[in-house]
Amino acid sequence: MDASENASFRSGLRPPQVRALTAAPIAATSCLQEMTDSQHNARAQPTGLPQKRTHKGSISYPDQKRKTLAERAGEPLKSGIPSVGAGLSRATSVKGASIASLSTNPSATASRYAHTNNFAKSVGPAARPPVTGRAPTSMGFAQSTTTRPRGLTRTRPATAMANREMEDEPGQANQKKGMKISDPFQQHLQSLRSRRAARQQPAASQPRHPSRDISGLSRRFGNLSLDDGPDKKSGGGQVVSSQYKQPLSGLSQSDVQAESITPSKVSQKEAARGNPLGPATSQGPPAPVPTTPPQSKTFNMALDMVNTILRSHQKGPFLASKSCSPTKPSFLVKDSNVTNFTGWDVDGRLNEFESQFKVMKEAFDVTMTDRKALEEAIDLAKNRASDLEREQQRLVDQNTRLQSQLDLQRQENLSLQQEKQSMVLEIEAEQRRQKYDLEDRQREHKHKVDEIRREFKGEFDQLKREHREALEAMERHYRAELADEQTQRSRELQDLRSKLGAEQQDMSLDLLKKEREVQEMRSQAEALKSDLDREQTIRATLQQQIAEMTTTNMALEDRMRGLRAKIDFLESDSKQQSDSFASMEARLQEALRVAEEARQKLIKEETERRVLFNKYQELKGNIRVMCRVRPVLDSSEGEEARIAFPDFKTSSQIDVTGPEEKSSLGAISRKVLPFEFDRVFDTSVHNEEVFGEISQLVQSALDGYNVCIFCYGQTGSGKTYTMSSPDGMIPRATHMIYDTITKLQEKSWTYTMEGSFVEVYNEELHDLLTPGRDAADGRSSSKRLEIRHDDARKQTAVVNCKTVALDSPDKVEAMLRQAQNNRSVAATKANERSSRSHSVFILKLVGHNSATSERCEGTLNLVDLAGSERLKHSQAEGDRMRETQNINKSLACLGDVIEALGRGSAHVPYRNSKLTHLLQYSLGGNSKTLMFVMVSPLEAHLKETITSLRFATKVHNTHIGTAKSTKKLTAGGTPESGR
Ligand SMILES: Nc1ncnc2c1ncn2[C@@H]1O[C@H](COP(=O)(O)OP(=O)(O)OP(=O)(O)O)[C@@H](O)[C@H]1O
Repeated sequence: MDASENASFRSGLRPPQVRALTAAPIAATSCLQEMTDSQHNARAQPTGLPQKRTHKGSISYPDQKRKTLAERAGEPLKSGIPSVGAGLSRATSVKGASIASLSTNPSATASRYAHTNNFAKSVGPAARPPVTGRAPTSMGFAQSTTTRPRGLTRTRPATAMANREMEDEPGQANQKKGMKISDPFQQHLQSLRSRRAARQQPAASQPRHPSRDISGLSRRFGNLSLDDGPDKKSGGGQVVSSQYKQPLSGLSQSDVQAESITPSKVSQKEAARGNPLGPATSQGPPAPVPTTPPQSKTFNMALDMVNTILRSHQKGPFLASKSCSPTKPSFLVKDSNVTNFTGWDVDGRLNEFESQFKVMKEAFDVTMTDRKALEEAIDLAKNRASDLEREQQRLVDQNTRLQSQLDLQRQENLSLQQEKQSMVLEIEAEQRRQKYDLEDRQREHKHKVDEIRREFKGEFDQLKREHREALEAMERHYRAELADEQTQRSRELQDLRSKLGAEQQDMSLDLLKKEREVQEMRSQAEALKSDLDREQTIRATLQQQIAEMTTTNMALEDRMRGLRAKIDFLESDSKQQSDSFASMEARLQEALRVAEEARQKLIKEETERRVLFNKYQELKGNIRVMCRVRPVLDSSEGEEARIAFPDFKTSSQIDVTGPEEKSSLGAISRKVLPFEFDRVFDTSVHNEEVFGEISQLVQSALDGYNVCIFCYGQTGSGKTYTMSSPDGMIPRATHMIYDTITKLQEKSWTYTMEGSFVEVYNEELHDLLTPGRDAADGRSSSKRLEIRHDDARKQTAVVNCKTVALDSPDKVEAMLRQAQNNRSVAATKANERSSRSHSVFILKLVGHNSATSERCEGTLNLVDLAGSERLKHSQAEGDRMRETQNINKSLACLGDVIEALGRGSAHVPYRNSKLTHLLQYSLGGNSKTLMFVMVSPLEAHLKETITSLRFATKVHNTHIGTAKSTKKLTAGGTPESGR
């Protein structure tokens, strides 16, 4: 500590420069890390500048050992001035390498050193060249282009020694800790003045923080190069803008210098760097202003006083001229011989200094308060620094640990690579070995394959030769066998031919025999017919005799009455009357005996009639086919087909002219197709005549036979008309049955008659007599009908089907009406009202003869089959197509059943359709069957007509076995079967 510093402490004054460091903690806090880095860098790379320099007796720099911020923060604050110096140094080094770089700029530094050193050496302090703006006296301001223009530096009093030192050490003046300042009081005054001047400047519209000034200037200095051109000439290296030229009164030259740096350049560069602390025109938000202790009124007053004193000093002989004249100023030194020198008013000056001291003491108190705050901030920073150092230590440890791990991994990796290398070598060696091995094996294998191939080739040739020889041997053998076989076959063929010839002869003989038998049977039939005629004649004779006898009997009875009257008359005349009475009694008995004999004969003849009638039916055939052609109803129906009935005598033939056929030569012709049936009814025949032909079958039903009469033919051919019209077969049959039953009562026969009406629709049975049919499809909603067969009685029953007792003709008609209403009739394209189901009228007849105790049970089935149109022709779709398919299927099944019966097959496929299943006991066996094939007269239906006629022909050519009656004796009589 030099003498001036000691003096200031002796007087109790603390240098006011501490106040300029108000923002130092903030700068230090915000830049701790950078400072640490800077310290490391400083340690690692010491600058080329001398760290320790001793100047001419005034300032001695201790050895600089850089300390951490924590160390520095922990140091006791010995005095304000070194702290300020240290703070500035740190701030300068932290805030910018710019200052450091500026100070270490080789060219600038060298030039400046050269300039100052040379100047100091050659001229000395008294002979320094005039510097523009530099205080000409020892109270003037030190000026350095490398030191900061504002803050402490500009407040340092520019004594002659100080100025010399500053010029000698331009870059290190603010960086060295423990720098000695000769007049802290003057320095502080200067600081206050500069602040005030800064506040009064209109451009400084916003308060500027010292740290901000420092940082801003650091950046500015880092980016600016001093223009040593024209200004150097005029101002000795000072950059002075005309815009910023101001009188030097109240302003230090450093202020002027700082502000004289071209603002446009600064603002441009700072804008380019995005510096938020740029010029006042910056758009960014204002930087936070650190807390600055407010200046008291007394402080301001003291400042004003100091200014006044200074102004008065400027007027004095020690003040340099206001103008920047290069004229050398006058200095009062020991050997000077200055004239017109006026001595100082010491008392007045002392008083002034006392008052100034008081003011400064107050300012010092304020500054102490600030210091405390700063110390607290330093403590905080210290803690933070220690934390950071701990963190750094931890990171270093971690880094060391990771480094060791990395080394381990590297070693491991190295060992693995070595291992891999060795393995690769091994693998390569192994691969080579395998390759040689493989090549050996391939060679070996190739040899083997060649060998095997040679062996197999030899074997193959051998086998081929053997096989060829075997084939030749076999061929020879089979040829010989074939020749033998051919010889044998030709012999067998010869034998067969001879056998066949013999069989043909036998068969022709048999045929002749059969023909003879047929002839005999025909003659028998003729005989029987004659017998029948005879019997019928006898019967007529007998009936006539009976009638005569009845007449005789009546005459006898009349005579008896007369005789009895005579007896009564003659009783009186006793003897004569008695004789007359006896003879009359005898004659009466004789008449009664003759009458009984006649009745017995009549019954016997009825039985014989039935036998003969059945035989006659059998001779006619148990299945008979009749054809009926309906008339053309209207000319609108279309063209009439060419149908002829050539045999007028027998009415058993029909000739249909077929459709046009084109020969291979292109000639169109039409064939005439002849068909022969048991009876053919032409268009003129009525239902009455038709029924005359079938009445014998109805009689057979009464005689106890199962009879089936069905109508077959295409839609609209007249089936329903024939079967169910009001004068059709069903009403006529029932009427005939009633008539016959009534007549048979004379012959002791009583009959019960039951009727039911069912239909087969889509292969399902429906009851046509049950009301309550579904509106939707017209089908019965009643219970399902089931077919049950009684094999013993050869009868069929339909379970759940309604059966009506037909005890009067009215009931029959009502039943037919109901059935007709319920009959499923649907529209098709082939016929407007077409029956789409098979309807079956079932009439059960049970007779009992009280005289002979005979019982018979017969069934009459009258079937109206559905139309047999072809699918293609009907153009049916959907449900209609299904109906047609089912109809055609059931008709085909009917044909199959008839064919099987004709062949005498053991199995008859009754169950293939519902219809044949229902009619099982009415088709073949114990039954008589009549089929009406109905024919439409229209040309449009010709194909269907021919199809129907062919089917009917097939049925007609079928011979079904003998029918058997179910007549039995019920009361102890012997059953009569096979009659
Ligand atoms: N012999 C006939 N004499 C006069 N008219 C007849 C004769 N046969 C049929 N018809 C008439 O021809 C028309 C068709 O006859 P019908 O309804 O009986 O034919 P279908 O074969 O029963 O038809 P589907 O199979 O559609 O029931 C009816 O108008 C009927 O009156």
